[in-house]
Amino acid sequence: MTVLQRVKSITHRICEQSKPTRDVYLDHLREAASRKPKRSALACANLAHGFAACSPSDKAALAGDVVPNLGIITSYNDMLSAHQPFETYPQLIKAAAKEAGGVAQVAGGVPAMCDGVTQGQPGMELSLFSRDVIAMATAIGLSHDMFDAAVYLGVCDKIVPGLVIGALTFGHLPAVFIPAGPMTTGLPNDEKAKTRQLYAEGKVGREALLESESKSYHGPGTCTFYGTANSNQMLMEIMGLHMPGSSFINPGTPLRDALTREAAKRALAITALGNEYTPVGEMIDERSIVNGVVGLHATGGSTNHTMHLVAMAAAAGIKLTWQDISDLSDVVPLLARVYPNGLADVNHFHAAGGMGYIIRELLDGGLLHEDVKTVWGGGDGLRAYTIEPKLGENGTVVREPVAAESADKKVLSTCKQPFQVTGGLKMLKGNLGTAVIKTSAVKADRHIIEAPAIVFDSQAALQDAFKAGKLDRDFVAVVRFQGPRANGMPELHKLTPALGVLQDRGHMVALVTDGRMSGASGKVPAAIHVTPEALDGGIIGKIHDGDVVRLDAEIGTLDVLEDPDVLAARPTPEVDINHNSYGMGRELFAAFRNVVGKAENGASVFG
Ligand SMILES: O=C(O)C(=O)C[C@H](O)[C@H](O)COP(=O)(O)O
Ligand code: SF4
Repeated sequence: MTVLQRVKSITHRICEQSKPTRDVYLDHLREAASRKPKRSALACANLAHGFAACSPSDKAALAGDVVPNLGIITSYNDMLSAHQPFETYPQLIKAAAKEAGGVAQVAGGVPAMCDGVTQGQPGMELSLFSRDVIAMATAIGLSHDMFDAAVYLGVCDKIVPGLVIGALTFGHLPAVFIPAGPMTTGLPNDEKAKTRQLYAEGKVGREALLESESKSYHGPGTCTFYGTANSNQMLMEIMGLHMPGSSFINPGTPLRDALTREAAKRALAITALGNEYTPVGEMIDERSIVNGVVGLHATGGSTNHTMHLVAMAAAAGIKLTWQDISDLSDVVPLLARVYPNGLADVNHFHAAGGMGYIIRELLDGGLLHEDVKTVWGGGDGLRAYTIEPKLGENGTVVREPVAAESADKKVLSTCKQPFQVTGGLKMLKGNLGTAVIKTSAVKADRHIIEAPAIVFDSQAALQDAFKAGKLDRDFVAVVRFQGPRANGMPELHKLTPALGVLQDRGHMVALVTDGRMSGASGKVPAAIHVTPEALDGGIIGKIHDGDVVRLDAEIGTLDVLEDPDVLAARPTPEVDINHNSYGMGRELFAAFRNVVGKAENGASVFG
């Protein structure tokens, strides 16, 4: 079977397993698409409220049934360097809409949490739940039913997935995603990581650490490592939700603004009022989802997307499983080396050929569905994205075919000579249940770890043990009661410096947890998202200090090598997790912790 046949076979399987839910979803979408313009279903009083604060010309336009109205869902705030540039986007979008003969209104804002600010802090326990809050907030904005299309302003970790879930819930509306772009390159990410390890060893002080961090994170735009935020940009591009070439253009540049204006105009061109109606819920189908998974593997994207993609697909009635993701990993090569999978950052990635190169290489390698619908339209499907965007005259965007060769073969490779013959993510199975590991960032001699367990009920306990010098040995750190129901499944990325120091000292170390890691986590082998979680009675909760745990990322297994009957007979320990239920707003998320689904089903609160 060729790789294309394999990809098509997996896609067919996804279509089959999705059919019942996808058919219902599409029926609901077509029912919702009944009126055009959408506001014509509103009564006069509703409509008057909807345009009361508009300019006289916009009021006149919206009073009629001809002019399309564009809803803006924005996640602007000053907390995320990646979202700060969105402050000025609504004005840019409204002006572009006017030029295109339409109207644009901010339909609503959504919250956006910075995982960098909350990493290792109590706030991180709200992070995963914030994805579904963002989807709900998106629905609140669009529920005014004033809009014929929407543009979604978002970049970071949980925000884009939440916006996609919201957009697909309003699948009858065309959707264009508008990014803000990466910050310019500062202190290289590997130098930042080295200073963190020196700090963890007490070899440098807080002043040196803060100076290093501030040189790395130094301005507006997305952090430059290839974590979840930049994986989001890759997904929006390869799933056809961005204008071609949008992902990695720096903020505050004329080309960035040109792409934003162009996105607003394109959204207005694909409403039901025109002749290119492109409802996002029909545009995003099983092939688009598979294209997203292929892109994730080929670029070594974030482990968080093993949950977010499952949740996003479900919002369109599509059932994506970890088995599908794992099977695609077996046929998709790793084509990019961007930190933590290498030394380059996303600016280097873009300069080497970026998304246009990746999409072209994967299309030519028979690994992507080419004949998919995109917001760009036209008959070229995804081939239209094998371009490089440039600034044209009068603030327009021109697109040139992407260069034939990678401009930096240490950053972007080919399907014929990939960095790794399989994808960056691997599913693990065994008597601990199922888990995920990011192999693209782990050296080959660390893909198999078998060592005694040391069990922790919090990341702080592990950090304390490290500081007390108790961890200088080969061991598997088992950090449990970090699952969605226990405490919202935080990222445990703060453990990376300590575990990295131990690994650099030559110890064979690994992490096993029912929690998450950051997409920026890297070199230490980590089996994460272990399902079932400890609070659900999972075996991870029954591991004792000294039990031998074996993680094998080569064959995809995760086991505790103890007598199964002994393990099964062990009671789930009584661990006091009450401290997770209050403080920093956690009081407000008890309902989420009670209803949230399993990690392998996307850890969603929507059932
Ligand atoms: O990619 C993801 O999933 C992330 O969550 C990345 C977070 O934003 C990191 O926490 C920020 O990186 P650090 O500065 O190393 O903490
Ligand atoms: S990439 Fe992560 S750390 Fe950077 S702004 Fe986004 S959420 Fe914050």
